[in-house]
Amino acid sequence: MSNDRTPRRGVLLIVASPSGAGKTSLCRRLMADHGNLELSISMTTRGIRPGEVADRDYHFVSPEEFQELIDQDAFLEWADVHGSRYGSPRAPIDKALEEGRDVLFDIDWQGAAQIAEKCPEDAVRVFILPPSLQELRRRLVTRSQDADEVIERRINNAKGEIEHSDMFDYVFVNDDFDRSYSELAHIYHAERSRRFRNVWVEAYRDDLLQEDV
Ligand SMILES: Nc1ncnc2c1ncn2[C@@H]1O[C@H](COP(=O)(O)OP(=O)(O)OP(=O)(O)O)[C@@H](O)[C@H]1O
Ligand SMILES: Nc1nc2c(ncn2[C@@H]2O[C@H](COP(=O)(O)O)[C@@H](O)[C@H]2O)c(=O)[nH]1
Repeated sequence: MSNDRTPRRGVLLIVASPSGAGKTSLCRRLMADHGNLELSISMTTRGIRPGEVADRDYHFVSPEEFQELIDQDAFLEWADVHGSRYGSPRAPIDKALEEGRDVLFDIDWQGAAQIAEKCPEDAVRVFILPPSLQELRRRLVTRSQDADEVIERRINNAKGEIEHSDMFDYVFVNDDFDRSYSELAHIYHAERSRRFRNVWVEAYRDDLLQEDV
């Protein structure tokens, strides 16, 4: 019996939330625990934060460069978020899928909607809610990476983003981090196991049925 678990259709796992609810922290841990999962590194026009590393956390580009990439149709999705532009470059996503890997997106609800429209079978949308808006503010302040006016802008946008949580496949509250991580990992594992993604199963099943006992 072959051990080959290819071909398979990759999962496009999209994690969205209001700024500060904890999606980047959850995504980092999911990446650390799963070798077959590739993080889509977004392009953005926003400035780099202390502690961020260019081309690891984001590809930082000018508004002009971003517009050129839009014109070249280089994004699977892109959106204006909190006054800057963000987009998911198409080429690395296509490459990961061709190689049988899954792709993780840490993006906003607009990007989630665009990917779900373009790839309805492959997209899995997860929305993370904060325990409260007060706690959201506390997390943004404690993170200490944004100016006060940036934090206020993100808090003010939070309700508008939460309103879009009803278009997501899965929604949960990130209160206890370990429990939330377990929830996200379970969603990913279940989606990865869906029969239609595991194209190899058909041949495997035929081999099993032909096996002499
Ligand atoms: N369950 C949790 N309990 C307490 N603090 C948390 C929890 N999850 C994340 N945090 C903290 O909250 C802050 C914001 O988390 P994170 O940067 O992951 O949010 P985010 O949703 O990715 O925000 P953004 O959209 O701005 O990138 C971080 O300092 C993180 O350590
Ligand atoms: N539609 C997209 N949204 C994105 C992308 N990359 C990040 N984001 C979202 O923007 C906000 C702000 O992020 P921050 O790093 O400046 O705090 C957050 O909701 C991200 O998820 C993208 O490629 N497309």
